[in-house]
Amino acid sequence: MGKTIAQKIFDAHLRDTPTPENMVLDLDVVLCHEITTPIAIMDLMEKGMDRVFDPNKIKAVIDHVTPAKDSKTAAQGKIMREWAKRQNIKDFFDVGENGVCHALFPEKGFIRPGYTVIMGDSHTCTHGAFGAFAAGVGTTDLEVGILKGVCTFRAPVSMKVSISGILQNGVSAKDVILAVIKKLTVNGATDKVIEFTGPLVDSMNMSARMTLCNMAVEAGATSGLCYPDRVTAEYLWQFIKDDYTTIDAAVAKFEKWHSDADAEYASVIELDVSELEPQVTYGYKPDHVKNIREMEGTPVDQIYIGSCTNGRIEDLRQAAAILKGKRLASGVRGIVTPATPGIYSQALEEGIIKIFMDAGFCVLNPTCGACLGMSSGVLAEGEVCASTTNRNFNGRMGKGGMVHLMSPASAAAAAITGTISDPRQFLAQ
Ligand SMILES: CC(C)[C@H](C(=O)O)[C@@H](O)C(=O)O
Ligand code: SF4
Repeated sequence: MGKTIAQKIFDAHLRDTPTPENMVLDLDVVLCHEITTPIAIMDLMEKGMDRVFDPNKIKAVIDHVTPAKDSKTAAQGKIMREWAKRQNIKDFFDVGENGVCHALFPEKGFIRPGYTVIMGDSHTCTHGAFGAFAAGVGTTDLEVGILKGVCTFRAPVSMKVSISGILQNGVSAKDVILAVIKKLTVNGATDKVIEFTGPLVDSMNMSARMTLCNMAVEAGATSGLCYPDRVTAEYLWQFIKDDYTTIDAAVAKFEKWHSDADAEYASVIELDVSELEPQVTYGYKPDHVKNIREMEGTPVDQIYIGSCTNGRIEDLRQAAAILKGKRLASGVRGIVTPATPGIYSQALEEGIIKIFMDAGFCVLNPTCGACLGMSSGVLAEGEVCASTTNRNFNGRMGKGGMVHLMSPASAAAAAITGTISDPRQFLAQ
């Protein structure tokens, strides 16, 4: 029997004698942010174990609320800052250099095919786009990871989502993953690893693959994965060129991290997206998904473009292509948050920031901010937001607020009309 990519990564990182319920894996990187890590740091300090397994394998950022908005978030940042200094963690990103963890860490080249990655954050699955096994964990696992560089998982059970077809203009990876979650439901992949495969995924850039993997957890999955290939090698090339002589050599090595043809899956789902229309969520769960046409005309108060799902340069370009030369509908607020400083400067260089500003958008520094309703764009009771983020839970962006998840193109269309709108009307087909 062949093996899945997840099984291969587990095999390569296994410690001790495993049982299916108890697979102790060596970790390649432990990622940290200021919401969950300070709790682990304080606890380790209390136990007299204020150590890290390897400062070079810990990457840390202050990203959720930055710059700090109040004394509590300032204290969280301070704990991170002092810890990074004390533990000699060189890859620590503070105000001015910081951005949304799941966009920043890949951009810095920290995630490689075949890696094991944990973080105290549910969207850690994003990094699976590189062919890594990346999972969000709780405080106890994070502590053990920081201290010992290991994490215990159950033997991976994979499901395959094979996607084919060519996307219509105005339809993107976000629409695809919303359609997948609709099909799977929010529990459909519970405790499973989703492999995103098929010709459409092969043709996607890394940004789109990250959008897919980012929302794997919204179907309950432990992780989402894509096979590492030429696209992956080209994205990582500046970081890996000393390890491989040519891109071809890197691509050949990465094949080690592809599932075998006879690997076993809990289920296989085939999806042809040629006819897929722009998607939108309508309720408080990420599987409450409809064609955007069914929701057209629903008024919105705020547009939010950003987050680890859709705050990358490709996302901003898609929104800007629709916003160019247009203005926000009267009474509608627009907020755009490039996910990292690198994306922000690229967007400046390409004139994208100007397009947003001319349209009337407020451009914010890279941060999670409004995505989780902690700062920078919290909704008031009864307000509605067209958002490129990944969660529409009740109160997510502010108590009593309603969040409609959609693609950057759809969010841009809503910005212009002030209502949920099909972005294809603004694009040449
Ligand atoms: C704050 C953090 C623990 C949380 C998560 O785990 O996902 C956040 O990033 C979110 O998206 O709600
Ligand atoms: S952008 Fe949103 S979903 Fe992503 S890590 Fe930040 S709060 Fe979580």
